[in-house]
Amino acid sequence: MIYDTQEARQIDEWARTSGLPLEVLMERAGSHIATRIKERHRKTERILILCGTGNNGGDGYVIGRELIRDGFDVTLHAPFGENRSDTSIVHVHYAEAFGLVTEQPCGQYDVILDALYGTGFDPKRMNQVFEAQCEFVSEQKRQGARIYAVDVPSGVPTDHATEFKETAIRADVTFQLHAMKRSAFLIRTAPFYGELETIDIGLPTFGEWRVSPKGVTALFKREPYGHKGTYGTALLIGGSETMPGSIQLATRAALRTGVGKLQVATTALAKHGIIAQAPEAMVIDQTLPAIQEMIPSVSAVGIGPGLSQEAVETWVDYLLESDLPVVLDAAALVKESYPERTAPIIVTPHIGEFARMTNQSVESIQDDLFGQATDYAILHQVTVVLKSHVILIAKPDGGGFVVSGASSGLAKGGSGDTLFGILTSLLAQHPTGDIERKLAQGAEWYARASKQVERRLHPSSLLATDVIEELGRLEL
Ligand SMILES: NC(=O)C1=CN([C@@H]2O[C@H](COP(=O)(O)OP(=O)(O)OC[C@H]3O[C@@H](n4cnc5c(N)ncnc54)[C@H](O)[C@@H]3O)[C@@H](O)[C@H]2O)[C@@H](O)CC1
Ligand SMILES: [K+]
Repeated sequence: MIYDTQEARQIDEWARTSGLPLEVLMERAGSHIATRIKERHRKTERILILCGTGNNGGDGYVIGRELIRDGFDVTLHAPFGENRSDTSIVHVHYAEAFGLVTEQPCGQYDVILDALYGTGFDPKRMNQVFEAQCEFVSEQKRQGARIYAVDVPSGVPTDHATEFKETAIRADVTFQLHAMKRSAFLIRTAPFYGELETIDIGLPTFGEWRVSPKGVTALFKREPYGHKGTYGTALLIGGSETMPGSIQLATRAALRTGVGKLQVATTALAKHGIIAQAPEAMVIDQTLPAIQEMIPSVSAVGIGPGLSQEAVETWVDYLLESDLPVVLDAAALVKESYPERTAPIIVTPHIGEFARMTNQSVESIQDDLFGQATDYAILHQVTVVLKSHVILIAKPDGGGFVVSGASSGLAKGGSGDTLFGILTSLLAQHPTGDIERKLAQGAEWYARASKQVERRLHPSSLLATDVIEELGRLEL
């Protein structure tokens, strides 16, 4: 699960109205985190807990109480004063009964727990006391302190990085409560989280965004009595005389993803490459009549990689008149609006293309990946596969999946063509149902295959072709 601030508030409210007081959730959060600290630190180490005035600070008091009760050397500092949220006040009093009092920090610490701000942080408000705390923690870190953040590294906004000024605690580990936060996936904020560990505080599944489904195994299922018609027919349209490579990559990726039959509409030069490198595929002319003739016998169509066709928008319009799932990539990302239809439309832009499609800067997209992908998907009623350092699959009715953990070696030409081939192939096999889940599984397959290649090839040398060949070798 991945939360935004509003969802974090909603789940708190749901728990409260369903009968579980917030104080209990705070108790669970704090005591689970205290256990993780006890497991990895000795009683002789000096621990500093920095507590804010909200509920994040309240978690800090529970952690402090649990540690001091077990004989750990704890200093608790409350740099913003003693104003407390109603929920945390209970725990502040209870912790005081164990002898936990607020003190000024003194000297070097081995461990610092950051419980200054959580999901309630407002990046618009200037705060010099907090800036001083960030400097203090970063100096302690330089001198060897290990930094743990509670829920969110303080100063990091939860939902988007649009107002983020990079004044924040840089944690080694963040104990995220119940669910991940959107900012844990954004380029400017993710580094502040360090390693991520999730703390189960007993809440139900909630929220619109999910980390990608791990069920890649489901994609490997083959029917014992199946034939090539069982696994759909995909039509890929792409390639040009000057860019024949991308459609070849897409073709090989589609074949390695299990499609029953593959038709490729491409130009003369690319045809030669495909016949040589992927003889399993069938090639047709890259003309509208040839494509029109093929449409009735395919189950999904993808268009765009390496395409250099003046008539591309007419072709896209024609494809969108069909009742097939249509994947629009690269040169085919030309539409400003899309027709109403029942079959899904999937757009697969990288960040630069998405910036162009939305008339925004790359930075503003990177700072608000989830919001931007969601807005486009809902406004245009399409599925957005947004390719960045993570891959977002945004549904037309809101929410979606995030795929992370791919090799840094994928930041090269050819990666997008590969993913396009994988996704179109999967859609041809599963043209209806929960297509976003299938797309997420496909992207997860691709990401995991790339990571597996890293075992024998440095990311700098990793090529899209290596990932394609690895698809069938994925260790499940
Ligand atoms: N369901 C959950 O996930 C649970 C969340 N809990 C904790 O509750 C936290 C959220 O608590 P809150 O909503 O009280 O929010 P926070 O504790 O994040 O902070 C809110 C306080 O900080 C102040 N503040 C925010 N931005 C500021 C700025 N820039 N300058 C100065 N002051 C600023 C606010 O006025 C308020 O007093 C979570 O992050 C988590 O640690 C847990 O206690 C229990 C369960
Ligand atoms: K925090």
